[in-house]
Amino acid sequence: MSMVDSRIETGTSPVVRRQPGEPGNEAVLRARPEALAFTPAQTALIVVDMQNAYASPGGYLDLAGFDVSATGPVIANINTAITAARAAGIKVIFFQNGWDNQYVEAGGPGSPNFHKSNALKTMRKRPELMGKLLAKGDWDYDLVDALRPQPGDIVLPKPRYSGFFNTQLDSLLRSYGIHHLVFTGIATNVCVESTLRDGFFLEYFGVVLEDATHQAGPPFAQQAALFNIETFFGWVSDVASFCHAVEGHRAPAGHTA
Ligand SMILES: NC(=O)N/C=C\C(=O)O
Repeated sequence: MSMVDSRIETGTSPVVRRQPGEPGNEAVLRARPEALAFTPAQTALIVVDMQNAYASPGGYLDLAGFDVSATGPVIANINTAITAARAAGIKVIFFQNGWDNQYVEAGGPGSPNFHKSNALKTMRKRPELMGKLLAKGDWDYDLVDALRPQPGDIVLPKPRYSGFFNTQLDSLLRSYGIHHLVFTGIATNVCVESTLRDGFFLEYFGVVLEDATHQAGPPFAQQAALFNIETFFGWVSDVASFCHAVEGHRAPAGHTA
């Protein structure tokens, strides 16, 4: 069945399905521009880079001049989504962005990352920060205290903005039969959007929970990223709708998502 055939109309609200849903197994998420049907066991909740670097005062983004003052509610909303996902048997995958503390993994001048990374630029301006920003083993690299991986969750390091690049993400998702990705994290317009876009090219269905994300930059960066996702690459929803959609779906007994 083609995607066009599987986009069925339910009253005025279309629902996008990858394939015909199995009764009782399917969750339907209210989203823009259409509702999206998914099977919890074939879905992952992706938590992008919820590290002190991106979400805490004194972390990399803050030191580089980006506003992180509104990240508290985002952390709380991500926790709510994680709790609902685990209960429904949805695999939770945390990313941590960064490199070794010598920055070998960041690439040298032959890499655009060397020239564009605001963390590397900030450290070149302030050499006393060398070895601290986004460096494995340092506080800046750590996940924020409020978001703790549990047994059964996956934690993946990533060296570039996209979570699909030089990581195990694609092979892990395929090994678990996962093809729907629910995105949370920071920053909407950089690593969230990059990962969702690469997922689109690899045939993953990506939906972002807008109130569980935050941009790096002015508010228009959030709006532009959400516009791009909603219009070209995926779907946009929110945490309450996600919790509502998976409510009543329970992980099989003894199953660690
Ligand atoms: N996690 C991200 O979206 N990162 C954005 C910028 C950076 O890592 O420099």
